[in-house]
Amino acid sequence: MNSTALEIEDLFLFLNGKTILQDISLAIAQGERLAIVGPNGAGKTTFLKCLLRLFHGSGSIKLLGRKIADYSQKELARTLAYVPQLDGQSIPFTVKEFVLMGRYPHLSPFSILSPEDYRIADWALALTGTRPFMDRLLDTLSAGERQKVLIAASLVQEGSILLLDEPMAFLDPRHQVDIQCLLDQLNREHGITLLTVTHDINAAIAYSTRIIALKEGTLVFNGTPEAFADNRILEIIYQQRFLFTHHPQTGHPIAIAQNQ
Ligand SMILES: Nc1ncnc2c1ncn2[C@@H]1O[C@H](COP(=O)(O)OP(=O)(O)OP(=O)(O)O)[C@@H](O)[C@H]1O
Repeated sequence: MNSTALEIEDLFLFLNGKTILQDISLAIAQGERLAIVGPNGAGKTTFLKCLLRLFHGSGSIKLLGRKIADYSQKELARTLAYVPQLDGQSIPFTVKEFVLMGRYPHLSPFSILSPEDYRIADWALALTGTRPFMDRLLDTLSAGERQKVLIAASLVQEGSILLLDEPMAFLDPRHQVDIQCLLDQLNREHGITLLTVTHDINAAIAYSTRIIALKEGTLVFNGTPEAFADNRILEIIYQQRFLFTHHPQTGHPIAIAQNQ
């Protein structure tokens, strides 16, 4: 399996008279694990939102060979699932209710949830370790617990492509490893394509098959994690030099920001 999941050509986006994304062309194969990095305000979240049709730029975006404009909203949600950044917004539902809502792209109008919908929700709750608190209100959960529920809700959409916006931001080290293992499993065993926005460049290096970097809305790097772990690249992206060592278990490069 190596056909194209997403093909983006000449993507430009202007908002309120400002250029947010410019001249982005990129193809992402099915099964890839793509990390999207770059400084604050570079356009990473906005890029994901263009793929989700929440913003409409110029240029062309094709999903599994078809223009995203030609997808119905439900078809799009059955293919692309999104785990947004945590924003502290109140969500007045229990975990189980919220995860079941993720099944909406599979329901027809006025249809009720089927045993299959409950089975899939239960699978996602178990996989993300959120089953023990499935009857709690989301508003009562810690940020890390809530993050895992957002991932569970995206999984029940059963999309083949998962977009994640800083999924580790509020997780302690143990839960970061748990979620990385879960994403690894989804990618290896279920062939799910992963696009992850992250500020953790070492996680990007360790867990991705490819990294892209945005800076001021422009694609400034598109290559392997090994090529990315280089001060000639990192200085362009972050205006910051790094020292390098290697992970003692995996041998992956580790970048440590150098004191100025
Ligand atoms: N609706 C909007 N109207 C105007 N400008 C916007 C809008 N949404 C985002 N922007 C601007 O677009 C730019 C890119 O924002 P975006 O959130 O995509 O950056 P990011 O790379 O995800 O940043 P961060 O790492 O800080 O989360 C920012 O300058 C932001 O202020």
